Amino acid sequence: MALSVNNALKTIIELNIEPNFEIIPIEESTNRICAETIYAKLPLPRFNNSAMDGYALKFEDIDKEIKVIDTVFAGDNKDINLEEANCVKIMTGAVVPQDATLVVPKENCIEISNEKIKIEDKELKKFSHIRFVGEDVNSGEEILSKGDEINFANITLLSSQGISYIKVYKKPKVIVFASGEELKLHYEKIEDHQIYNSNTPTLLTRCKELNCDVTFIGQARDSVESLESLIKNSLDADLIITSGGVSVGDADFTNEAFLNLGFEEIFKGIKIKPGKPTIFGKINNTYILNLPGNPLASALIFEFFGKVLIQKLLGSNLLYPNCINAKLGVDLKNKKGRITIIPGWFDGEFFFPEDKRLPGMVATLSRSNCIIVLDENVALLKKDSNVKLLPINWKFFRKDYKDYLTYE
Ligand SMILES: Nc1nc2c(c(=O)[nH]1)N[C@H]1C(S)=C(S)[C@@H](COP(=O)(O)OP(=O)(O)OC[C@H]3O[C@@H](n4cnc5c(N)ncnc54)[C@H](O)[C@@H]3O)O[C@H]1N2
Ligand code: MOO
Repeated sequence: MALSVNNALKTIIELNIEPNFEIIPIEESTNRICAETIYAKLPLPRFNNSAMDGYALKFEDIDKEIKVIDTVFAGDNKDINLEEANCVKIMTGAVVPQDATLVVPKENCIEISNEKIKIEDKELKKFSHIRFVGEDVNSGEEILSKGDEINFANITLLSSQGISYIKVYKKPKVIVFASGEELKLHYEKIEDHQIYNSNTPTLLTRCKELNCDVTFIGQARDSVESLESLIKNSLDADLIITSGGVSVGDADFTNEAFLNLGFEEIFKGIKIKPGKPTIFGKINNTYILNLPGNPLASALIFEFFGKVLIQKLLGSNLLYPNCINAKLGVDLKNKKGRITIIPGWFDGEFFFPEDKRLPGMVATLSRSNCIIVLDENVALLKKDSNVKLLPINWKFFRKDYKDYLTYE
């Protein structure tokens, strides 16, 4: 029976998957999923240090003539005691002497002689320009959680802790194939009655972009035997994604071939438009997502459900689709009855639904940067209505200049 959209999502999110892990250098860990919770071994800053080039002194000496007794550079390891009206010349990043309670920037001091200074800026407060131990990160603080996706900023943090290697989940192994007598690959010669297989290259690319290990193992013919042979060859994968052959046509054998090889159905059909005939299940530890053949339907189902499944297989703790509030750029009509995925373009303020969005269309997503998911009761949304955007693949740049400053 076809599942509701929420139940299909919930079913995927609640799958019991614990991916294998490996240990890799931190520099190679970007976009990978952390497989352990990591705590700071060291406080940051590691020691009280100066935020400016200047002089470190006791706050109560600010009105006095102060004697410069030493110079401290970043990396120096000096044990300095400050007597009354003493200071040290100090560089940015250098250890602040234990009893100094203020750093005065060089430009706020008058050098009376080589050894004597006076402070010009009397507005300074106690502890100004001192960076205190642990104010950035406390020792013992959690810096990465199991399931976090590692990015460049996490690598900043890991390297600042002297961590060289990290335990990450192995990339899921994904195998993609399509079925259909009419299909040829883009490097093959086609006859007038044939078409190029655009779904497989799409899904291969998308899974790669989402950090899976992807393998293409060919293309099935519209026969149970041909499909079975490809399936048998794929059962070491974490996920098989197929497209086509899931409907009720006389040449739709995908489901039959999987069933012959022990397919356990998790759900068959989702109450959504497009992509209703989607089937999801597993054989042993290999999950199987049978997407419909219609190119836009297959791509949109992958964007909405497949991506969550990939997050799950990656070991990520981010599993729920997030969305951005925006306004609709034009009136949008919809046929009520089923939750509907509408692809379109978000220009930074307004969402413009794609006019040409029939399930069999190929070009639509090349003009889209996000989708909206309409409730089944929506028949008309007026221009300027609120919409919730689900980004497809965002690097948020544009072709022409737009003022990006925030004003009061
Ligand atoms: N009588 C019914 N017919 C159909 C129903 C239905 O409920 N009753 N559902 C329709 C819906 S909805 C969809 S979606 C499709 C799903 O069909 P299949 O998954 O069986 O896909 P195919 O029949 O193999 O192909 C559909 C369409 O897509 C083209 N295609 C297939 N694979 C690729 C590919 N790899 N690259 C590019 N294009 C591909 C194929 O040529 C067909 O045009 O069924 C409806 N019918
Ligand atoms: O819903 Mo089908 O998935 O129309 O293309």
